[in-house]
Amino acid sequence: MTSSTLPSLFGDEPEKPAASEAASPPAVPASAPEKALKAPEPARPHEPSIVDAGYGASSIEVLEGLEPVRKRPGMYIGGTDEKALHHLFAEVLDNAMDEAVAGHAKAIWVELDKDGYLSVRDDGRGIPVDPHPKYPGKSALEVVMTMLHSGGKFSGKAYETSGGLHGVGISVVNALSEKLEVTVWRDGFEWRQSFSKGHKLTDVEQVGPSKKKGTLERFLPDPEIFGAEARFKPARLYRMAKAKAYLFRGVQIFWKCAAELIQDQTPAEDKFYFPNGLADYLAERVKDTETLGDIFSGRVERKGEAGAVEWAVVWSGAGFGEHDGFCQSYCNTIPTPDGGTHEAGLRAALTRSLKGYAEMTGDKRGGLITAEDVAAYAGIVISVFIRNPEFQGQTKDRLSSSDAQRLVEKALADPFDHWLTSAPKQADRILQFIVERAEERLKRRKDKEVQRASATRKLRLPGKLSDCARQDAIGTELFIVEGDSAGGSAKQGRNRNTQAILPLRGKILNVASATGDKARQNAELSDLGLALGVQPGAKFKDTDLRYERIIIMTDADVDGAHIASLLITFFYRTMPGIIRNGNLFLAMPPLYRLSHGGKTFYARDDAHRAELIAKEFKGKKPEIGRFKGLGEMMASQLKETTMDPKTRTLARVTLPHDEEDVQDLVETLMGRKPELRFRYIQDHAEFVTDDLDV
Ligand SMILES: Nc1ncnc2c1ncn2[C@@H]1O[C@H](COP(=O)(O)OP(=O)(O)OP(=O)(O)O)[C@@H](O)[C@H]1O
Ligand SMILES: [Mg+2]
Ligand SMILES: [Mg+2]
Repeated sequence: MTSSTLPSLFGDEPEKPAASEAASPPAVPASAPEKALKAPEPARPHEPSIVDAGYGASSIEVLEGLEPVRKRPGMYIGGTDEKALHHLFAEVLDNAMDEAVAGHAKAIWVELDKDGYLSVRDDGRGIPVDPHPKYPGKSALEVVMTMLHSGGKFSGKAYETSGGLHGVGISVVNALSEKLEVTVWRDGFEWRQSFSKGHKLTDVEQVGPSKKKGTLERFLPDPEIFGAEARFKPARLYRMAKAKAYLFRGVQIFWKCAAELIQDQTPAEDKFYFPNGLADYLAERVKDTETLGDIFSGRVERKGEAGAVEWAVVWSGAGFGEHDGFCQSYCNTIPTPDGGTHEAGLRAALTRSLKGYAEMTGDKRGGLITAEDVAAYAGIVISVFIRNPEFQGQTKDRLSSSDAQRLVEKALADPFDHWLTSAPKQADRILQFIVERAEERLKRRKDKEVQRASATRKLRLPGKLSDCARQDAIGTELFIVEGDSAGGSAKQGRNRNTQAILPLRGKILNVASATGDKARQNAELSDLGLALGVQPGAKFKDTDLRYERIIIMTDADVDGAHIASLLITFFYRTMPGIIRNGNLFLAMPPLYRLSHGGKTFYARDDAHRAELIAKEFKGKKPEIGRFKGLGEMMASQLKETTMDPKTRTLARVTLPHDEEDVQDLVETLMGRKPELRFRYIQDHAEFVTDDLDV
């Protein structure tokens, strides 16, 4: 049983399911009993549920024979849509192919009749018709057609490498067909048996003597399952049949279709025979592509044991249409769209040989090449035939047999070495191209690393950034703190989740005081920009900003004001967008601590102190302490007075509307008189008491 309907040999997408069946979940087969599929009416509260009452041993059903297939077709063919419908063809065709790959069939005939019946015939051994030893009164043919998990591919005796695995394929097709007739030519006779919806209509009958051999299945999919409008699509069947022929060069597939069913370019009759197998396919596929050399193709059979590998590989500097590269892989003619061990083996072999070739020709850069570089611009088709393939999961989409990797790697090694050395010009061109891809990849990785490092830049910043945990800018704050000791208190007093701390050394800032250009040149200050995530000048983008607020937190004294003004100037000169957008703030640490009789208040400045004494202490004489700097405050004090959004005061830095006033501002800030700057900040700060976020 294979679940992948569409061989991707032609690189086309599965057709869209017909509108009537496109609905998901898949349409409920009309034959399924209503009660099993409808949700029970919700029971009213406190009333015993009818459903519960009826749920006993007798509710547990065991589906027998082919019933489960008709009841849950999705489990066997992936749905009831057009893809699932065509999967019926894949099952029957796979069985015929298995017979061909086993060396017993040379030809397969596919025919779609105008009444919608699809026939697949092969000239293989014919399904055995003699009585089955385990099921008296039943022929092997009947067993195979009506019982799940019956087949000749479990032991590897009748078939060495088969696409069939589970012994369900043909029985599923039978279950889902309104009518199915099998004809077997075998042992000098023609035999026939017919079925409907999985039930036999007749016993196996001997029709008459015949010298032919092989099997013919002629069936009509059941409209009860697939819908009254469901029809096989000639173009799709044609593609599937053709794709199979490429995969096994020992088979001829004859195609025939009732002309009245064809609405496109699909021929009514055709013959598929590709003596060069995959090489033919790849040549057809890349006929309009400029390639870097010839197709490297071959076929190797494992000596002594069952197993074979066939491949075709070509490189193109410009890629293949939509894709830079592609890889189509098959195991026992079953497509494996998710790749697996056979693909890995092929990539490993190609890579090793290319590296070896580079070494031999003295190109040291060969060491850079990885399998990804080799495959990135390659068109690859690979097909393996192995015994007992293991697939990952139910779907046969990915091959996991480690055996396949070894087989492929070994098979390709010598042929590829030879191919490279026998046409050195071509080999050099391919190697050169792949080496360039490797160098590009390394460069991209380096760029990325630099980007990542500059995003945090913990160690290279002036001082040390303690970032906040939240990745998103929204609700986050960066405190730019004067000095390491203040930085320490701030780190303890912060909310780790949303508040980041960047201590700066005053000395660095002084360097910036001369001119804006110098500031920009100052490597450490531009590091600050990198910590913020933004770039200075024209490249500034406010969406890059890593924090919602940037808060300058300096001592509440003249020096602190100086540093703050330098920083404001720096931002104004290099990234004014931060100020314009209102992202820049000044923290307002207190200058005084006033306490009396268990009450404590903090005052920003002298005026504030006087105000508090009058208002809060009503003429009493509170104890007054003066903070010499932020670093002197205990972390909890710093948090309460300056950092905690619930209790702090922030001043937003704004720009005057007038351009001239802006010049004044800059002059004031940059001027030689520190008092002026301090005053300016005091005057122009827009106080924000916020308990917005966090
Ligand atoms: N065209 C054929 N010629 C000879 N034997 C066949 C043919 N088709 C089916 N059989 C026999 O019938 C068995 C059952 O086929 P079926 O498709 O149900 O299962 P399978 O091919 O073994 O596994 P899978 O479920 O993976 O397809 C096969 O194993 C094979 O022995
Ligand atoms: Mg099968
Ligand atoms: Mg079966």
